[in-house]
Amino acid sequence: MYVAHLSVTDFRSWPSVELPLDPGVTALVGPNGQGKTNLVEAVGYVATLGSHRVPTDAALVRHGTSRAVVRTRVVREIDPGQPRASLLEVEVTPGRANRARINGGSPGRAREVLGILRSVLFAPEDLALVKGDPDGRRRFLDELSVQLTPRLAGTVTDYERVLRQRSALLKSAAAASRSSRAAPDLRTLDVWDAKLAAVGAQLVVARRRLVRALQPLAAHAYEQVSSGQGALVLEYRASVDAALEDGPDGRGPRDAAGAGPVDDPPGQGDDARGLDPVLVEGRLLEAMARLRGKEVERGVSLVGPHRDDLVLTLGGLPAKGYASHGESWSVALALRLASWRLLSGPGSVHREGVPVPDDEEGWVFDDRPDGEPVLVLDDVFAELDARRRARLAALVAPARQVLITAAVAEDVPAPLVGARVDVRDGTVTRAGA
Ligand SMILES: Nc1ncnc2c1ncn2[C@@H]1O[C@H](COP(=O)(O)OP(=O)(O)OP(=O)(O)O)[C@@H](O)[C@H]1O
Repeated sequence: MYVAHLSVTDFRSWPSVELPLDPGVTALVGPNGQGKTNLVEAVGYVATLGSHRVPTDAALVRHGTSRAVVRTRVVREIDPGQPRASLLEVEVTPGRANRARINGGSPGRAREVLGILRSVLFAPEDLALVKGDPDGRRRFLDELSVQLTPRLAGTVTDYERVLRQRSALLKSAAAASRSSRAAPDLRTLDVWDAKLAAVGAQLVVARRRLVRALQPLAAHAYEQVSSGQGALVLEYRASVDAALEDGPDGRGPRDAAGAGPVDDPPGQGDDARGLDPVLVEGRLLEAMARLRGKEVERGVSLVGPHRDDLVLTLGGLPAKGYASHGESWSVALALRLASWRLLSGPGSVHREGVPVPDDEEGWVFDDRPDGEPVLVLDDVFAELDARRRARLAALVAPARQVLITAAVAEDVPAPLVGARVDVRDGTVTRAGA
């Protein structure tokens, strides 16, 4: 698929702009601060309903205005030679529910656009995937899961809501016990435990399946960009496993029903228990029951997908804290390349030679053979050394559509020379136009 037209109104620094685009490579070139990233951020927003730079929408709306609109015309060739265009329009109004319109229809929930335009964006901020806190890695997994299975967007929001409510209840219980005020009725907590376990289990399983599928693609991509210095391993580390690691009697892990120690160690993303939502739900309930006293004392939810992490190791050592700056870049890049290849679908040429677990049921590849996401490389070439630049350029040159931002044209490596758009002084001009 590719974006044939981008149009924004009051998005970031842009009062209004119209940008026609072609498949293949387009470089947006212009001095710092001219709004190049703002344009590719708009493309990413329509794909994911999120920004790679800010966690909330307020900064996306042009200063002094109250509503931004992003429109994209997305072309997909579902049957060879028969392109089909979809017009997607998303209205961003901070403090209110965002709205979306598809093909000029009546406005609906923003979530309805998810899954139509797919994009994978690689930017300097991605270094935080390796060096930063677990929440960035969790967001990475959830955003990718939602692109594969758009209905998970509802699961993610439900989970956040349940967690907020449950944590508020725990907090007031903790405050009451400290001030010897009347404690809230903890029977309500049972209800929230059940909700958190049910929704949380869906998230944990979705993330584990994703990590399992990403592993071979990420390891392969890492080898390609780094010339094979140590293997990259991804492991989903669930807080529920850590919570149940020691049975109350110290005899080791117990099964979901609390029936006693089991043989296989927890934390293995691949075991049947980790991928079965019913079993994960049971384990979450058991962990919450076990941690009840601590949770009430501290006033926080100690177990669930909000406490999980994606652990990245390189040659057996955790990438966070051990990997060099260049290695960390390569790991971040490998994660994005792997995402792009995974979203491209099982039949994609970009996946050739890399076996992915045969477990993609329920993931949406309905737009094959043209499901390849738009690849966005925001300001990355200036950050990479010459060798990594050349490797990355060779890997992405055959992509259906690549949007690149760069301060100077010389930063864009030769294999990626394509269309060029100059961005400066509030205007966009196609070079040669
Ligand atoms: N909500 C907003 N309202 C108005 N202006 C904004 C808003 N958000 C960002 N800007 C402005 O947009 C500009 C930054 O745009 P952007 O990040 O796209 O630049 P860029 O061309 O990619 O630059 P660089 O090459 O330095 O990465 C800044 O001048 C900033 O003040």
